[in-house]
Amino acid sequence: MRTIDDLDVAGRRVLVRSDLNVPLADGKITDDGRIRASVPTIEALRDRGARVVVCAHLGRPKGEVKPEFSLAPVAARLGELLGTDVRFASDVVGDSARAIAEGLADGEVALLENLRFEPGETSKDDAERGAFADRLAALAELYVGDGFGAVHRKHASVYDVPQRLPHAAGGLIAAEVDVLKRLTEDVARPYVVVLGGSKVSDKLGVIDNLLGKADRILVGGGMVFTFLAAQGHEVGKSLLEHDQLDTVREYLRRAEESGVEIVLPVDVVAATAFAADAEHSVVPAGGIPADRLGLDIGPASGKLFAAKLAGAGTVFWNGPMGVFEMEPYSHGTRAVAQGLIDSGAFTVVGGGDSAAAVRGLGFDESAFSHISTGGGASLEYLEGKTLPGLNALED
Ligand SMILES: Nc1ncnc2c1ncn2[C@@H]1O[C@H](COP(=O)(O)OP(=O)(O)O)[C@@H](O)[C@H]1O
Ligand SMILES: O=C(OP(=O)(O)O)[C@H](O)COP(=O)(O)O
Repeated sequence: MRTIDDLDVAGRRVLVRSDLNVPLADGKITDDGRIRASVPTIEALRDRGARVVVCAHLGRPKGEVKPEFSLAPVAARLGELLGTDVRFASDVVGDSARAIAEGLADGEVALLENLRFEPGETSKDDAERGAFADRLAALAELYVGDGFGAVHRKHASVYDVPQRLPHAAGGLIAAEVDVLKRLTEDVARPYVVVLGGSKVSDKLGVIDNLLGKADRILVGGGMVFTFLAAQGHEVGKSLLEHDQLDTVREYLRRAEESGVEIVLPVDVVAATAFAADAEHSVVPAGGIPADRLGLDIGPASGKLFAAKLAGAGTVFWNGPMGVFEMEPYSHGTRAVAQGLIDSGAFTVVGGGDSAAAVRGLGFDESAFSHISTGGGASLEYLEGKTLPGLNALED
């Protein structure tokens, strides 16, 4: 992959695809880790006289303009971190974006509005995506891919634009790939993978591949209820992927056959509603009341997971164990974070929310070997899949 050192950027407009998908609460950024991680590449380009047009997504607005998904607060924070004004375009490829991109002076920075306000960005139709990519590419002369957290998405800004402009990988992508490569080459064993979070349909599939790689898989977060249901347990109103039940039964069968240990929680914090002040209690994992939903792994599970992490050689963790954003459901995530630290293993934490959880719960980032900005992206990289956003940069 070419790096930005291979591009002659001075005086030229460079479109940088960053991952600025940060958590927000009441319009305020609650963790700016991904913005911070994007700064060095933008700064390096500015230093070399580039006119930097940053593009990124926030959440999943599904091709519609939804003000609550605006990148405006991110533009302000990026400006603070860069110590310069970031010009914010009120559209993605419209009049505002064009005028701002064309008006940039050397070393200046602009941020486009949320790419996912445009249906072409995420379209599965090559022609629709391509037409949007043409308009995005027209804003710049060069392209730098730096949004590691989104490289597993075959989206216009990730996959199609680099096919239209001279391109290079930014420093963040290079650094992430460097560390993750280590987990595909010589993994110190036992290799333990911890999975949780809420993007269950996206991430259940990685278990298929992990069964051939990991020694032990700990399952928590929203992912766990499809496992419990597959074992015949009541999961109440918890997150559940009905159409994946057979697949999960198959995973459990194959795990047993191949000697891979799948560890499920033994207790769960079950609440009457998805709210911090909802009535909640610890119940056995096999007995979630029908009118409740599981929002965290329970204390016994926290201890169990920590014990299963002890003595590991390598740990990869993606997805919080519970709704850590609400204090009553944060304890499982805390226990697992501490378990990683105490394990003495080579530890990688991946994912926007997982990284935010680690920082938000007060852990020192340096206690982990690597904190990756990508959850799904890291998982798919570790599976050995071809990632569209990396593939496009290699050409
Ligand atoms: N039991 C659960 N039910 C609903 N949501 C959950 C549960 N456990 C964790 N979550 C949510 O999962 C989200 C993070 O999931 P995900 O995006 O997959 O992780 P990451 O960003 O680290 O890859 C968090 O916002 C958290 O509140
Ligand atoms: O938050 C992200 O991924 P992650 O939650 O797997 O870390 C990326 O910004 C990708 O977002 P997406 O999963 O909506 O495509």
